[in-house]
Amino acid sequence: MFKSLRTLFRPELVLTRSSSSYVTRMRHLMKLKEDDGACLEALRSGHLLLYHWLAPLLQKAPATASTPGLFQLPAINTSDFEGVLDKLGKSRALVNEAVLIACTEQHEAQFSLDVGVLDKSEVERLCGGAFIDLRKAFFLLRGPEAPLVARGQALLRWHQTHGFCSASGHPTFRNQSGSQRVCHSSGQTYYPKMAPVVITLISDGTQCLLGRQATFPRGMYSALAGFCDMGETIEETLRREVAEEVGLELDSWRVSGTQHWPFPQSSFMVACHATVTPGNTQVSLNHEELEDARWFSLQEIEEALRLKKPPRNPEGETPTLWVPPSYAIAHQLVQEWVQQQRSAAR
Ligand SMILES: NC(=O)c1ccc[n+]([C@@H]2O[C@H](COP(=O)([O-])OP(=O)(O)OC[C@H]3O[C@@H](n4cnc5c(N)ncnc54)[C@H](O)[C@@H]3O)[C@@H](O)[C@H]2O)c1
Ligand SMILES: [Mg+2]
Repeated sequence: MFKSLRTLFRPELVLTRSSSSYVTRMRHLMKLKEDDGACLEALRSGHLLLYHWLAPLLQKAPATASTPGLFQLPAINTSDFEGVLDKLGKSRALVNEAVLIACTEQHEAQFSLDVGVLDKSEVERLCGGAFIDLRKAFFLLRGPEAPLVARGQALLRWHQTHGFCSASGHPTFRNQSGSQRVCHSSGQTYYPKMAPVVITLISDGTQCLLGRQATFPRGMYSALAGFCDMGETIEETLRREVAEEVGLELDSWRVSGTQHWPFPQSSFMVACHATVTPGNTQVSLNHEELEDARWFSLQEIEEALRLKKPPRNPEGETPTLWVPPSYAIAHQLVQEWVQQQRSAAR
């Protein structure tokens, strides 16, 4: 069993430490991104996050009274994993396919590696843990591990889907860190991309509007989201998406935060709170985009937030409302709205 990454990587501490330690760490990371030799050397003494066809390896965290049933990311030293490869009779060269995702405060580099070519259960047995679908993993991890595992998966996915140049059709080649791919025929350099998405929680002052797509799990509702069209500003996307999906004209809006989201192919989420006037709440649903959109009371939202994991919601029974996991920025918007409602009521 390997020790938890949580003991090695605690970015929240960065905020309380001197900025110089942050600057040194970022400069170190920058060098590893750009210098193949330095990156390869860092890989030898670094840690690996393992994925099997993009599902991350998780292990059970020691249970505490307040956090039963949580999982953590095992921190696997490169050399230990080479030992695992030896036991499986596989080439150690697989380790060189790891991509750089972060480094600890002790400047130990962290990489993600997809071991889909290996037998899943054998790796689970030898490394201690289970490969779990990323959407499920978001309900099981807490703190900085969720964004780290998302970043690792997103970068692996980008490499898996950008093996060829869209100009020449020839293969592209990655640098050691995985921060870019180059086509030697066209000379084109490709960098990992995120698609900008605006997500918004609309309030009429006492209720908030949530919607669901037909593909969502039963009972799950989320804030309204939409991809930016080419050339649009955040405000233009926000107004257009709300008009398209639920036929409402917004009264006001403000940006609340941002987040990288690894689905469907890496989105850059810009989260907003928006309002409509109380007389302008009649939803006109675009059924091509959403299966349902409804106004929810504070009490309904508070009950949904109390659920720590998705309810069972069997077919044929009225589903219980639940919202995306705490890491999702939709969840944060909903929580902020509840806080606003509570402080407005005081
Ligand atoms: N992190 C969160 O809290 C959270 C919550 C809700 C949605 N999301 C994400 O927001 C994303 C966008 O929401 P949506 O599905 O309602 O968007 P949307 O309303 O723009 O509709 C999706 C459709 O837009 C089109 N589209 C345009 N540009 C696209 C692009 N770059 N990539 C993929 N499709 C594109 C496709 O036809 C797609 O079917 C979703 O993929 C979802 O993963 C995140
Ligand atoms: Mg949408």
